[in-house]
Amino acid sequence: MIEFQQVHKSFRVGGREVAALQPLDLRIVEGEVFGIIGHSGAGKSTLIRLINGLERPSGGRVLVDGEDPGALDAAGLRALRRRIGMIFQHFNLLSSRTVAANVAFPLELAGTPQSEIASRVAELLARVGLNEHANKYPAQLSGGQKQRVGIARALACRPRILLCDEATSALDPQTTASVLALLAQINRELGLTVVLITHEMEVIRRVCDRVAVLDAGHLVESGQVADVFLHPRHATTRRFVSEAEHVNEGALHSDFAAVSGRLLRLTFLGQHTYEPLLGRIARETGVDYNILAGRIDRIKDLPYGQLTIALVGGDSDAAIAALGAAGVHVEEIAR
Ligand SMILES: Nc1ncnc2c1ncn2[C@@H]1O[C@H](COP(=O)(O)OP(=O)(O)OP(=O)(O)O)[C@@H](O)[C@H]1O
Repeated sequence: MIEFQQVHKSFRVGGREVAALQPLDLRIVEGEVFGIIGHSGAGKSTLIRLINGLERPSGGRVLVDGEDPGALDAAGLRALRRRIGMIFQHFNLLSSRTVAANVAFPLELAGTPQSEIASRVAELLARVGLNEHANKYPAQLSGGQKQRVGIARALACRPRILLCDEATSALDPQTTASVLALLAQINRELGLTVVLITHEMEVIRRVCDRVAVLDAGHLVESGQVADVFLHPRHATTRRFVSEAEHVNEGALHSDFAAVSGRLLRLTFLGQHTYEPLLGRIARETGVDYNILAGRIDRIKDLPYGQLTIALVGGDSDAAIAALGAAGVHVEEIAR
């Protein structure tokens, strides 16, 4: 468990204090994938650097499995960091070492006997799908392969926590998807806690269980990804969701101005996503419906659908009540 208790952080720049993080409380539970999303300068890197003791809070307390990284001596901090793996946007591999030697590096630093290192490295490379590349150098690898080496290296000392600092920001969408799938698999199979920071809601949607939204050092929203993604409350969160869905809310609303009927946004979750509800309810209540926008996708493993429809004629109140009774979240859109 990782806990932030009223943690804040300021830096002294040119004789004045710059606040990177305002006082915040946060609890990351063992075994979950927790995402932190924010624009550049929001405080994301500062927040994860507080977890492995690379930064100390200006106030409040960080607890990692009950230990305060800021209060540990050098030996305590080294032991804590062995339990925390980290991967980076630009991979941070050693260019003069082969793939296998990069993965072996933290094991050598930790004093692992030479006889154990080769088999552990082979096991790690198999896990990330890179056995055949063991003797290559980083320059001979694609971005996705380099990040897989970074992941293998981060897992070498069997950490319980994996920190991911914009781990897919330098990768194309397809490679991003495969690296995120690997992180999800590692989380499932090894049960370790994954904390990732990103500026892309798409990354959060694909792998995270819970999310916190940072805006200029303030924690403005947090919760289950399905709740935050489907019902964002803060303006910054809404912008991140619109970007992920490639939707221009303003343009959509002006398009809808000419549409007659009651405008509704319906959110289907889980099994409801694939049920033929709309047709049945239209028949039962005599309404007609006009589909204006829609998307069916997944939030991690949970299917969801979101439709914007106009209801015309019939008993629209009864139709809305029936949708609600069937477990659909109904929001009437103001125009
Ligand atoms: N070592 C430092 N010295 C001075 N100011 C710092 C330091 N580290 C961070 N800051 C400032 O703190 C704020 C938050 O920075 P941080 O790097 O945590 O944001 P971020 O969300 O990770 O941004 P990015 O996505 O661009 O990396 C910024 O205003 C930044 O300039």
